[in-house]
Amino acid sequence: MARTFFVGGNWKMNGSIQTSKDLVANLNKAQLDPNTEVVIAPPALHLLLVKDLVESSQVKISAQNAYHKASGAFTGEISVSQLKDAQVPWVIIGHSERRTLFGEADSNVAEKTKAALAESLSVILCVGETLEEREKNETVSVVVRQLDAVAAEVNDWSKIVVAYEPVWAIGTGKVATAEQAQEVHAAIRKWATEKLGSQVAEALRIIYGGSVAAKNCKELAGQPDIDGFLVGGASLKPEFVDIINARL
Ligand SMILES: O=C(COP(=O)(O)O)NO
Repeated sequence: MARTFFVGGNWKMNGSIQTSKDLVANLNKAQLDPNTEVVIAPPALHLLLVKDLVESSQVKISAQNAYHKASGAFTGEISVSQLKDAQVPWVIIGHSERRTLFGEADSNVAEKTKAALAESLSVILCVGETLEEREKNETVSVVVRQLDAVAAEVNDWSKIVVAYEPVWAIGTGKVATAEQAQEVHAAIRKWATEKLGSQVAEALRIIYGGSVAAKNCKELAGQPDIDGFLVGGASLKPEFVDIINARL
């Protein structure tokens, strides 16, 4: 079964009301590969504005994070229930910046993923190793540990896209080579086959993130277990369209 190519744009904490409008305007007038599933994740403050401005049903929106409880005294947080109420269909969970800068542990990521799925949201689940862990040859064990934590709480993976994002490649311009990325994606596919079963593993989209750009996306997209991308910096530039069209 062919897996639908998936490209996410993680805008992170960037932009203004005007630049968000400009980015959507660029996407609205672009010729996008109809075989690519596109999800863009603006800052929370701009989510509903962007949602209203997106013209193509091919382009969906995502939150960059969410809290697992439905409501309560959690100042500053946005709940998975509020995302569902606002008809925001996707949420990124476990991004390395949430893990390293905001102290999200594997257990928090699992709890959030379970809660998001319970609200019928789709989840971009981020995993990936630090440079130190890679240099100690711990990459696969780290990624498996992160995935196992979610698998302990979640049975249905049909609405999860796994994003492998080596921390050392995020925002650095040091993109993983196609061979490096494929090696870890294949290990994730193997984990899924053993843990979730071959049918689920075959259907699971495993996307790569970490300095993806127009100049490197085609080689990466040609790898058998790379099903797309989660793009940071380049999603704020016109070249994001080239990445969406990487398989053309
Ligand atoms: O964090 C990333 C990748 O960021 P860059 O493309 O800027 O490396 N995606 O969620």
